[in-house]
Amino acid sequence: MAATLSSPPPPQQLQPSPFYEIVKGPSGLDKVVLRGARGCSAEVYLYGGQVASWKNDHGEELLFVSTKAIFKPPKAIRGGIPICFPQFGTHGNLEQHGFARNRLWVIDDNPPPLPVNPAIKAFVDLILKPSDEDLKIWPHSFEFRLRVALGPLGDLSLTSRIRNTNTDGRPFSYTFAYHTYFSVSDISEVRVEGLETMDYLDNLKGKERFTEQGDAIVFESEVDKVYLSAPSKIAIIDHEKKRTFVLTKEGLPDAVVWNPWDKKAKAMQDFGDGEYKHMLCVEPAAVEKPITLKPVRSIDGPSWLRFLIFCVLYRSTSLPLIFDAGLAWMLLRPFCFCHFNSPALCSFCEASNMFHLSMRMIPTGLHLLRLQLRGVRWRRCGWLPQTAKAIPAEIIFVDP
Ligand SMILES: O=P(O)(O)OC[C@H]1O[C@@H](O)[C@H](O)[C@@H](O)[C@@H]1O
Repeated sequence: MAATLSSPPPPQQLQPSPFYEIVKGPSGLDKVVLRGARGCSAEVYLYGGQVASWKNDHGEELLFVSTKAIFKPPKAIRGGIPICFPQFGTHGNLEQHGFARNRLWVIDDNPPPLPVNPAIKAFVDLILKPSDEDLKIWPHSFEFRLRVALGPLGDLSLTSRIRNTNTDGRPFSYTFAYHTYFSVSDISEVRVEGLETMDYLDNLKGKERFTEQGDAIVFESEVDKVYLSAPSKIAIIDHEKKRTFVLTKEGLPDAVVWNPWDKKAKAMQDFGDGEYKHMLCVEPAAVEKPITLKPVRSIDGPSWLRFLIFCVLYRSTSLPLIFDAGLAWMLLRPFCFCHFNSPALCSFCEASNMFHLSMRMIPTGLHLLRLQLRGVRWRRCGWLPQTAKAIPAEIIFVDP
């Protein structure tokens, strides 16, 4: 067997924390309530490790959750931010979107350190490990750590760190998505900017590859597209509610855009017939190229010793230092030091095993004439009223 067998987590003794409280949600499911500065809040279910609420300082809900959502296994909660792992959609042999979204996660009281903004006080760490049943359908041992945090300005961020804990040295591959459901006033009033001219796979046309037009994306019918190598910032502009969601992703190359529209909405048991008008999924993802993760091993005493002896012997042959460096690289290559602290590709385990998503809601209005974000420049401001465009002054919002 490739992976270490483990039993489902024992019922957790939930401890009170100064950063969050644990309350019961529908069907008695435990949820963690994070309270940020100025009255912002977020709710995370242990079932699925799923964020199901994100409210701004006016108490307005920013995520969509269906009124028909079923809060009972094996169904994933329809809305919020389901975690699709170890498979996105039907890109593999597992159930659609993998099993992480309908498993019970536990609170991780002792997570490995993660560089954080000291201003972030409200956060919770969850962890998912496979049960014996999971190992039968996906024979790989892993640890999936998720941190959900509320920033000082009410921004929501999710950081995922995945470790391959296979004991037999086998790597594994997976696809992934933060299946984020945004709440919007009316889908016909929404446009998505940042995905213009991108290549995409159209799930409604047998995953065929197309190139998006130069205009921002608007919605008039069902959409189910995987944008490839999408920029790290994407904006969802809701004209009617006068608000813009700015989504920043790291470590995840793709972005899925999904709205089921009327026919599919009617076919879904856990989704209201007209609810497609009030939601839009924009999902940071890794779909086209599965991520391969080697097992993480720490360097043990004997390995270090072997390495040192080898280096000394090698040096004694007086070969140039550059060869030593090459040798060190080859010897250390199987061991990963990355400790999941960087979304960048790790040169040892050759994978990015940390995915970060942060979302900010900023009000859009006449005062905001042009939005300039790092990495994405908004050349078009067609969404601004004519009068606003005529005002000569320019206020630029630069994301720090
Ligand atoms: O009904 P599910 O399993 O939650 O999936 C909803 C949708 O999720 C999207 O991410 C997929 O691109 C769609 O193809 C899918 O229909």
